[in-house]
Amino acid sequence: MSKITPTFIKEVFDASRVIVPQQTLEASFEKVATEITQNHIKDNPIAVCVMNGGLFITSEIVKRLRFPLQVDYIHASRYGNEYTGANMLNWVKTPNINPQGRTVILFDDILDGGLTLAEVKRYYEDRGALNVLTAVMLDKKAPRDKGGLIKADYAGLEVENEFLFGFGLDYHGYMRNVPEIRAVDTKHMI
Ligand SMILES: O=P(O)(O)OC[C@H]1O[C@H](OP(=O)(O)OP(=O)(O)O)[C@H](O)[C@@H]1O
Ligand code: HPA
Repeated sequence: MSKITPTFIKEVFDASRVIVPQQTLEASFEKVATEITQNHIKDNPIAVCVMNGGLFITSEIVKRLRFPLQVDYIHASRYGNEYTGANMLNWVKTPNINPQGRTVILFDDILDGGLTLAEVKRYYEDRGALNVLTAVMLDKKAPRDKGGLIKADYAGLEVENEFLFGFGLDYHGYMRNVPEIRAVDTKHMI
């Protein structure tokens, strides 16, 4: 039977520690939204949520952008329930809005090895987007994978190289709904 039960998840939560409290996250959303507004207020951009992790950060930033834009989503995943990402992205859902000639802003929870955003960015460039920008809630101080995006255009906060959950980031599919960023205790890296 799977060890990943609600009781076990509660144990993992109790042994974890807060890395970024809610208030700090909120301030970082304001900062990123202000920067995006300054740079893209006239661009009629498409704001693209990279599901699943990008769900919360997209909503937090987009509701702070008070200018015309469209929202779309894609679903691409490379980690599944593992701690290191596969070399290939698993595309679950491609976009709805045609990006030809458009400014596209990709929103994701974290830049880690960097392959996810590098590949999604290339996907949009190959389909004729005018300009593709990336925005992340967290920039992890982790070695980038070969071919990975080195730096996001907009990043809320820098974090150490630990396995994190909360605010969209999952531990075995759980705890995306935790309203702050926490680090998993190493004894639970199973
Ligand atoms: O920079 P990278 O090393 O590519 O890692 C970052 C990606 O990993 C996570 O997604 P994941 O593949 O776990 O799918 P999920 O969004 O459904 O959790 C996260 O949401 C980012 O999209
Ligand atoms: N936590 C959860 N999912 C992730 C992480 C992380 O630290 N890095 C890339 N995907």
